[in-house]
Amino acid sequence: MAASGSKPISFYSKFYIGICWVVAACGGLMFGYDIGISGGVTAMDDFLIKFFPAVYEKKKRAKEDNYCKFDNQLVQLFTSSLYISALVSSFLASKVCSKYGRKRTIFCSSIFCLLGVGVTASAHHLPQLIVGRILLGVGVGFGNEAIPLYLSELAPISIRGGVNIMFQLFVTIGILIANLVNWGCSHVHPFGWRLALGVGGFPAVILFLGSFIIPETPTSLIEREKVEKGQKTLQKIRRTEDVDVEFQQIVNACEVAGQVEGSWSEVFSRQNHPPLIIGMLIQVFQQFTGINAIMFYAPVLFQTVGFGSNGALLSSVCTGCINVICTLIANFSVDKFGRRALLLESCIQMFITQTIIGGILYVHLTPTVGLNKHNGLAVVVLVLIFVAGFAWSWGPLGWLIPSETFPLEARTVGFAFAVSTNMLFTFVIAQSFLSMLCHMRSFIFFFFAAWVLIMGLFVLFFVPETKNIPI
Ligand SMILES: OC[C@H]1O[C@](O)(CO)[C@@H](O)[C@@H]1O
Repeated sequence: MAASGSKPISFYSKFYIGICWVVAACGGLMFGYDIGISGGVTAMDDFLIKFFPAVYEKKKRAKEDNYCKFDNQLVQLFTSSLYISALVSSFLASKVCSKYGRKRTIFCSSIFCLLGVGVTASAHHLPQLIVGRILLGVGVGFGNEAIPLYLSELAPISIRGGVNIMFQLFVTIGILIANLVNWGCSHVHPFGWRLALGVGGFPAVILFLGSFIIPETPTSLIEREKVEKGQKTLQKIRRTEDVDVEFQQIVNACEVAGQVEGSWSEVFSRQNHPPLIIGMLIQVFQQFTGINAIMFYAPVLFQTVGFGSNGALLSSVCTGCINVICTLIANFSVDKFGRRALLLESCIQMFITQTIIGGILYVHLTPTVGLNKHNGLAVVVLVLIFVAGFAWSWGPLGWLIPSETFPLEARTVGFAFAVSTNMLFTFVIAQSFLSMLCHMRSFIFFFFAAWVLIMGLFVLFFVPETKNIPI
C-alpha cells in the first residue's frame, strides 16, 4: 500500500477523492440533518397542534411547570424511534455490506431515507410519522455502516485519517443546515414542518443517483472473490497499472480475515477485550456528555429557560455553527496534540460549563418563572462553550479511536459494535431527556457533569495514545 500510497496523487485519483467527498457529504448530511431536524420541528406550534395537541395545550398554559412543558413519551418517541431502528438495521447492514458490497448497501440506504422522508413529510397522523422515522432509521443504519467503510477503502492511504473525521464534519454540517431550515420554516404556516422534514430528501436523492456511478471498493470485490474485477477497479481508481503492492496487501488482508475463525468470535477473544471495552465505553461516554440533549432538544431547552420560539431556534443555529467550526479544528489538531490531550481538556471544559449551567438553573429557574434575559444569555453562551469542547474531541474521536484500536481481522465487526452502542445510547438520551429534565430539573446538568468526571478519569487511566502509531 505504501508504494502506491506514497506517490503523488494523480488528477484521476483526485476525481475519485472528489467522489469520496460527495458520498461522505451526503451520508453525513443525511444523518446530521435527521439529528438536527426533530427538535426544531417539535418546537413548532403547527406541528404540536397536529400530532401532540396535549403538549401544545400544556405549553400554552401560563402556569405550566417550566421544566415539564415538553415531557411526553410520544414526543420523545418521534425523535428516538429513528435510533432504535438504526441500531437494529446496522447489524443487518453489516451482513448486506459484506455479502453484496458497500455500493449496494449505500443504494439501500438512500432508498430507505427517501421513503422515510416521503412518509414523514406527508404524515397525517402520529403512527405514520413514527413509521417514517423508523424508515429513516433503517436508511441511517445502512448508511452509517457502509459509508465510513466505503470511504476508508476507496481513499488513497495518504488521506485516510482525514476522511474519517470528514464524515463527522458533514454530520455537524447536516445538523447546522437542519437548524437553519427549522428557523426558516418556523415562519411558514401551517406547513413549515412538512417543508423542514421534506428538505432531508435532497442528500438522499444525490446519494441515490450517485450510487449508480460510484465504483465498488476493491476490498469488497476481492472479499467477495471477484479478484480480477477488484484489481481492475484498483487500477482504474489509482489511474495506474502499478498497483501490485496495494493489491497484494488487500488480498492478504482478505485471506487473513477469511482464515480467522470468523470476525465475531475474534472480536470477543481475550486480546480484543481492551479495544472492545474502550470502543464501546467511549460511545456510552460520548452520549452521556449530554451532547444530544442539546443537539436534539436545544430549541426546546432554550424555550424551557424562557426564550420565545424564534429566539430558541436562532440560539440553536448558533450551537450548530460552533459545532461545525470546532469539528473542523479537531481535523487539524488531532494529530498535533494527540487524542488523550483533547479528550482530557474537553472533559474539564464540559465539566465546568455543565456545573455552572446547573447552578444558574438551580438558583434562577423556578417551575413558574423563566430566566431573565441576562441569565438566559449566560446559559446560551455556556452551552456554546460546552458544544465547542465536545466538537473538538469526543465527537470525532468517538469514531476515530475505535477505528484505530482493533486489529484488522476484528475491525469491521468491532466497529459495528461501537456504532450500535452509540445508536443505543443515542436512543436512550432521545427517549428520556425531556422526562429527566422534568423530574431532575437543574440536577440533570449535575448528572451529566458527574459522567464527564468519570469519563475524564477513564481516559486518564485507561485510554492509550494512538497518535502517530500505525494502525
Ligand atoms: O455533533 C454532534 C453529533 O455527533 C454525534 O456524537 C455523532 O458522532 C451525534 O450523536 C451527535 O448528535
